[in-house]
Amino acid sequence: MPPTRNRRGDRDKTRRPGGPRRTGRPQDLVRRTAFDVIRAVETRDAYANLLLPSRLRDRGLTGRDAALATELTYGTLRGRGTYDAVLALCSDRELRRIDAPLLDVLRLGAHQILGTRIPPHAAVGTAVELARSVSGPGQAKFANAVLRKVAGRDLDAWLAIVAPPDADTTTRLSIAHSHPKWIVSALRDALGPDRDEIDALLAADNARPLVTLVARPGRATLEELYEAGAEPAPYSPYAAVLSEGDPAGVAAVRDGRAAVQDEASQMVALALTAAPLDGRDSRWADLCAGPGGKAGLLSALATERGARLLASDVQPHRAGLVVHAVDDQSGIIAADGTVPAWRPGAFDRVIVDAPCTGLGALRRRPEARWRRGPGSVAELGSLQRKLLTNALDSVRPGGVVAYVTCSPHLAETRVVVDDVLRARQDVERLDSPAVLASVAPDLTGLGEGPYAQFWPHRHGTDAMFLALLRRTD
Ligand SMILES: C[S@@+](CC[C@H](N)C(=O)[O-])C[C@H]1O[C@@H](n2cnc3c(N)ncnc32)[C@H](O)[C@@H]1O
Repeated sequence: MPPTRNRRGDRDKTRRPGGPRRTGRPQDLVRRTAFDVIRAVETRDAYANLLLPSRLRDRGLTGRDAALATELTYGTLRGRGTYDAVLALCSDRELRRIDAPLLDVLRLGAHQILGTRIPPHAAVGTAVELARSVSGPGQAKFANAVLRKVAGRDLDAWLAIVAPPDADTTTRLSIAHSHPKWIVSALRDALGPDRDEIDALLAADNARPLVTLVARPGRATLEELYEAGAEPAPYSPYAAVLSEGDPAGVAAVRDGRAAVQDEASQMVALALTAAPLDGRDSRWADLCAGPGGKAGLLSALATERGARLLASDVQPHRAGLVVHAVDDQSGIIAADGTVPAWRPGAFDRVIVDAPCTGLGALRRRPEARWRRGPGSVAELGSLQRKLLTNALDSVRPGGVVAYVTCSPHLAETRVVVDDVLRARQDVERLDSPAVLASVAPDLTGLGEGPYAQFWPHRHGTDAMFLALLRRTD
């Protein structure tokens, strides 16, 4: 089930003179902030993880208030599928006939009642107040009636009703874990023979991810990160986990010598550099580099090994962000990775971290699951094939390509690679799990090979996919 149960944190001691006026009790501003971000996600496709920090800052919310606003925003967005199923049973109006802002208030109320430790009467009371200020007194009465019914049962009791054991599996999982049905089906397919792990995977998607840092080699050390409160991470030799605190409080992160980077993202970049190579090994390229997570690590390793990284992205502003991640030895250009901007075979190692549905990073982007539909997989497929084709044309014979997605969807991963390779005889598949294990001997559970698939419920990482491919001639 989506909600992560959180401690109540409703004191507000930080009033900023320039911020919006508080309306009565301080926790109103916390809920109002969560509501405003949820509405912005809905109405103008805002990203909660980008918008929320600035809203918190503008309104002077810090400490426990900021934590509560974050939990309410993320929990409501994540849990929408479950909460809508409950609300539908508690409302005498069909959900699609409820005004969108009021429906978001009800979702926020349902999350407080069913997904937090806030006492139900307080959760109902504050949500009704919010409904009054958003939609007027008449709608507040309606919200009160609905939410009092929601508060009549706890989450487990509701789940027994809205996702009963005898419902068909996809529907039950979809409601119980608040994922659209098409994503449940796609993830089950991607798990293949391990499809009975689907419950654990969906639950992991709803858990708050730990913050993983990367100490960029030659620029920061793990010791520095440990001194700042981080702890060892299981796989990447450059990773440390920050369980508490703000990464921006870590000096090396502030200086750009370290950064926040998921451990699977580190590992796929490291795998590219660990794949055995005969001959020249001095020209590396990242065809989809923005905002620079993998490029930052590759650039530092390239410099250590006397190689040079060219980081490229089709969007100039995303290519611009890479400047903050890479060192001075690296080149940065804005270029379409489907069209060669260099001579064929120019590089020894190339990574293509293709644009994808992001189904592997649902933990970090709570709204993403509701934003895309199955059609987006097909739309991206053609771009992914072109990028991989150009990446293969861009490495010399003997050179290595890493095809990476932050999605485990088969149509974005092995199907893309298999399709592209079917059309050419000059590529061999490397054993990606074995190359990854050469970097991190404890790293298992990536599949049979030759491709490697990370999983949140197994590895505590994003569900990142890796295919390592070598040009043979
Ligand atoms: C998954 S993101 C890359 C993340 C990045 N590698 C990192 O680790 O931070 C995909 C990137 O591909 C870029 N992109 C999309 N279409 C492209 C194209 N035709 N050529 C090059 N880059 C493209 C997007 O702008 C986006 O920055």
